[in-house]
Amino acid sequence: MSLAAFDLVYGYHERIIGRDIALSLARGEVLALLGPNGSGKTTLLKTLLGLLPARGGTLLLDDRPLAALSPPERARALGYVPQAHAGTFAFTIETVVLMGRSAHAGLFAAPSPRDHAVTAAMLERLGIARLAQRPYTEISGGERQLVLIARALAQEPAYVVLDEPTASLDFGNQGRVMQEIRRLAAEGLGVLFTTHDPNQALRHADRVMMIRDGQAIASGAAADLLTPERLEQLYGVPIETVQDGDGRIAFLPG
Ligand SMILES: Nc1ncnc2c1ncn2[C@@H]1O[C@H](COP(=O)(O)OP(=O)(O)OP(=O)(O)O)[C@@H](O)[C@H]1O
Repeated sequence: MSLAAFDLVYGYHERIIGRDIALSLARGEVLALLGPNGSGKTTLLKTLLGLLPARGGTLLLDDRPLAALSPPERARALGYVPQAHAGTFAFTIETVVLMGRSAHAGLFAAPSPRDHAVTAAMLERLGIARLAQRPYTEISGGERQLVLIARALAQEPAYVVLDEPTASLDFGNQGRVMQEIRRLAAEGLGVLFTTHDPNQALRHADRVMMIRDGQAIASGAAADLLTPERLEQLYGVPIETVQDGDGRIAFLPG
């Protein structure tokens, strides 16, 4: 059971962004996607989710061609946490998270008691139950990020794809979200996330793919792949390594 891509070519209408991508995300595993700004991470995520059509190659979801799945089937299998956006409509946080349930009930069906129960559980899980009745347009960027994660989880997907999930979070919430990512994998979900912090990938991902100019330049086990040399090659700056008394390492740029 996996989300898999072979020889994937992806991009926008008028422009190819990346090619020759081979990727496989198993259920129960965490894969981190690292790469400089503009290297094609978000575009790749959208293609893996079926939001942008692949320009070539093969995409399989649990051995079925992704393109053959209906939108509701895809929505039930794949949760997406986009980069937090401001939002236009003043829906309550509870309603936004409840929208994640439409993958199960249909957009216009009245929510069931179970839909409400799952929504309440996800608000609790992300530590945002106190925001339930607040409008989405009147919360902070970090709070919006947590709401979007709760919405994706309310979908109860088999895989969840998160685009820079900790970008606007404070230190505490960064830790909370990364713990949540590990917990989801332990519960059997396949988790794919992008990050600009190699330390997050080192600590919380099983495997890492490094992407530069739309090309996968390396992929493998996080502990093997994340070396200062590889990170220097990826980001084009010197990387320093620091180590604690227990031998755990962390990277510093510049
Ligand atoms: N809608 C679009 N149409 C055409 N090109 C786009 C569009 N959106 C992004 N691009 C271009 O595609 C390339 C890859 O962008 P993408 O957002 O996938 O990169 P990224 O690795 O996620 O970047 P970042 O780390 O800065 O978020 C960039 O050159 C970008 O300018």
